[in-house]
Amino acid sequence: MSNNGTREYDFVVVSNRLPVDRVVAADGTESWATSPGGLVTALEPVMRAADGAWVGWAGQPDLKLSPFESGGIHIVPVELSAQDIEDYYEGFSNDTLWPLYHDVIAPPSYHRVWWDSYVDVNRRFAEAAAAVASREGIVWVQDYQLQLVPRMLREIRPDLTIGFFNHIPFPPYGIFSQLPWRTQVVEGLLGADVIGFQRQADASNFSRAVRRLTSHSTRNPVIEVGWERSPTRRVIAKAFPISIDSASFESLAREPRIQRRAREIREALGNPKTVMLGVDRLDYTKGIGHRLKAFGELLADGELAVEDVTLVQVASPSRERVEAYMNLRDEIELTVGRINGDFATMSHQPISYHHQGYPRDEMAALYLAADVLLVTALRDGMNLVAKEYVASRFDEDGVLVLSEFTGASDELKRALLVNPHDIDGLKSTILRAISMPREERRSRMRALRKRVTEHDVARWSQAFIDTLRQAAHDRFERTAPMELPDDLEWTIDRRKAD
Ligand SMILES: O=P(O)(O)OC[C@H]1O[C@H](O[C@H]2O[C@H](CO)[C@@H](O)[C@H](O)[C@H]2O)[C@H](O)[C@@H](O)[C@@H]1O
Ligand SMILES: O=c1ccn([C@@H]2O[C@H](COP(=O)(O)OP(=O)(O)O)[C@@H](O)[C@H]2O)c(=O)[nH]1
Repeated sequence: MSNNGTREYDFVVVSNRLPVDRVVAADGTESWATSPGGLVTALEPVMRAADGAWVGWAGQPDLKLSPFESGGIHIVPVELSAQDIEDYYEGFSNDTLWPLYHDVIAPPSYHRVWWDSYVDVNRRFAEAAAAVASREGIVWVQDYQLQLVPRMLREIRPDLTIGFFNHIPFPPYGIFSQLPWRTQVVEGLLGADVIGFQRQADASNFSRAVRRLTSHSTRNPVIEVGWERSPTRRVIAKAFPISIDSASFESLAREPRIQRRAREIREALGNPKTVMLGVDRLDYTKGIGHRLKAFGELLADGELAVEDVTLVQVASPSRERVEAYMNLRDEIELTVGRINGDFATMSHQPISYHHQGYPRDEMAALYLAADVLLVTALRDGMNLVAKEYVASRFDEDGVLVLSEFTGASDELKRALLVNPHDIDGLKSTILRAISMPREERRSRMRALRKRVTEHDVARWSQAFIDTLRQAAHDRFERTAPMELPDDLEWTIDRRKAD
């Protein structure tokens, strides 16, 4: 308990989105439902076990909410106005950082008002976390929307141990250096004791940015940070590839009702010989267009027949007010319409397209129903869908076609790895997946399952938290106990942007 009577927590997670969505029923009653998405899926079991607090935004504008409990997690909402959402979330997070960090697949936009909003909102998240974290507690900040929070939080609460995990790639310096506020972002992240990345390549890209932009010394994975007002600190920057709750996906898939549903799905599709599946947020990073192009050409070439193969494409709605996402939706739906128009028969449709988000049960049934999962992302931090498919296939069947540009491809080496830009290569890999003999499918799936079962999300979070605790131990050993300052201010360095 703090002096003003609010409860304090030894373990606090901070992320842009809360792990719950507000649902308003027809009669006006409100409830909270667990929201879909990689980050939520990954952290929910960890939070339940730790009895921690989760600081984040409730996903809608101008919602004034008091902290509440949901599913065993203490929820601390941060309010965002419609303007904050436009500038900080849709603007700087999803129209500047997202494309910049994903190989500039779409052109990033740089606007100083978006940056100002990003600084302002990051400060509010840092203050909210500072208010609920207990003395010398742990705060774990998530993702690219909140890269300034570690340093802001350290300035308010130097007693805390702070972790940061970047769920998306960290770009090579040649790309990152475009960002007018690159130094502030790097210094913001360096407020953490441990900075986790999906892949070793991301950690190396970050260390290089530190070398190019600051005078801190780097000796992988350690960075020695010296700021004017804090003693020299050690920051660890390394890879912690995220995973899923593998056992729970497997046990879901083993339920007879899920297997029944998988059979129903195949029947509803007209029982084709092969069902292929794609599951993605409707995002330009996911390579949905490349996948459709390869599939359309295989139908046109006569290498696949519509009666034999159906592609089920789930494209769940995402960031629908950002222009690049609106354009992508038009483009994808035009392509799907064309392919279906060109190749459908009265009884068969080549693509079963769903612009919807499905619950976990339906996802597990889809995974079981699919002979082939197509993951053709042009760049993806990890791609949990690939791991969920593998975890669900307790029957040791199914073929995973996996883009080399996903974090998952560093671990899932016995998938059929593809370069989605190479349409001919993608086409031949799809054909190989469809005709793969049962024994090869079994041997590959067995190896993939070993990896996903042994390296699950509990192991991921444990590895990160252990490193964080070790960092805290080392820090307190190296320095005298710290006094909490009362006048520290985060200053915005606008000079480089102007
Ligand atoms: O919150 P949204 O804007 O609707 O976006 C959903 C989430 O997308 C991103 O997911 C990333 O994290 C996954 C788990 O680590 C990873 O597998 C995937 O490759 C990443 O793209 C984003 O990073 C989250 O913050 C969003 O909530
Ligand atoms: O209709 C859907 C589509 C996706 N997902 C979940 O959303 C997550 C997507 O994570 P991934 O890492 O593949 O990509 P992200 O969307 O986070 O970039 C996975 O857990 C999926 O099971 C879901 O629950 N329903």
